[in-house]
Amino acid sequence: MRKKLVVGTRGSKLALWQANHIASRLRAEYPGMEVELKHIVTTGDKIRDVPLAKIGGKGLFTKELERAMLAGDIDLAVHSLKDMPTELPPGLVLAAVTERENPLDALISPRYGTIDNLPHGAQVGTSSLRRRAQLLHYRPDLRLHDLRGNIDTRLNKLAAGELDAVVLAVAGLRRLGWEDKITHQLPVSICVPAVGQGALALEARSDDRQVLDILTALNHRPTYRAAVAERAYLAVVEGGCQVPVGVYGLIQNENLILEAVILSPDGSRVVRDLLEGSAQQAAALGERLARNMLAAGGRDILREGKIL
Ligand SMILES: NCc1[nH]cc(CCC(=O)O)c1CC(=O)O
Repeated sequence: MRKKLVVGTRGSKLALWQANHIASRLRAEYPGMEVELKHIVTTGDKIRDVPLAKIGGKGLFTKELERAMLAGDIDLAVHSLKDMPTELPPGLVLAAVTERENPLDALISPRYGTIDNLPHGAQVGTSSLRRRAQLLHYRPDLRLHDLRGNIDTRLNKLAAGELDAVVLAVAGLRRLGWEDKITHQLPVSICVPAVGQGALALEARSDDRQVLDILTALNHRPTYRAAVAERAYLAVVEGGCQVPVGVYGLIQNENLILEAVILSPDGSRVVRDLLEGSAQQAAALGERLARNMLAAGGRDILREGKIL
């Protein structure tokens, strides 16, 4: 057993909450082991004023952590699973996925409450193309605004009255203690979550047997399998977290229900589909659903959005 583990994390409040959560779970599982956090600044943290979709590139929030891991400065990295690219650099693996909490997106609108209650032309803030496209598909009259910065900054813009509503992940709000601000949890029928939303990913070196063994204690098998299906889907569709694609896998015993949506950025065109099968074939199911949807118009939609 290792005497000490160094956990790499970004310095944002959410990232620190997540890394501390993992560190305390590791300390509880392995009482004799010292667990230390190390903060690492990523490109995504440095560039704060540009819409994420414009910066482009995958792994904005993970690259520097991965470099530190390969250099041996840290033993594992904690990420929001949804921020993790589907392709990892050689030498690194997705060692474990924690139990997913609420995967949904949340509307926060102190004045209007629900999405149906927002007035015509209401001003809504969100950072993701996926949310923007789905909100516009459901309510084409809404005015969407790009909203960057950490969760507190985004909530402040709402409080300042610049916006009528913001949309954020339930999971992140919960972790930071803002759950009571949520006025409407958007069902999957309105807003399909991002790949991996609500789960934490533990990344480690593929040749570090000891660390991989240690991390299996934190792995939640159903969530891991759902993640495999969702990530296989996204790998075929070739999107990072910044394409208008939502995919959500629900595991019940040995059964997997995988649901996904591909939209044009303005939400006017949409392909939506669902597959059910054995959880043991999670990756194959994800790939099949992706190929079906690309053939059913998804490819044209993505090409038109100049994303393929
Ligand atoms: N892209 C930022 C990000 N990465 C993970 C979360 C929240 C936790 C999660 O979705 O698992 C958030 C904030 C948000 O989307 O509201």
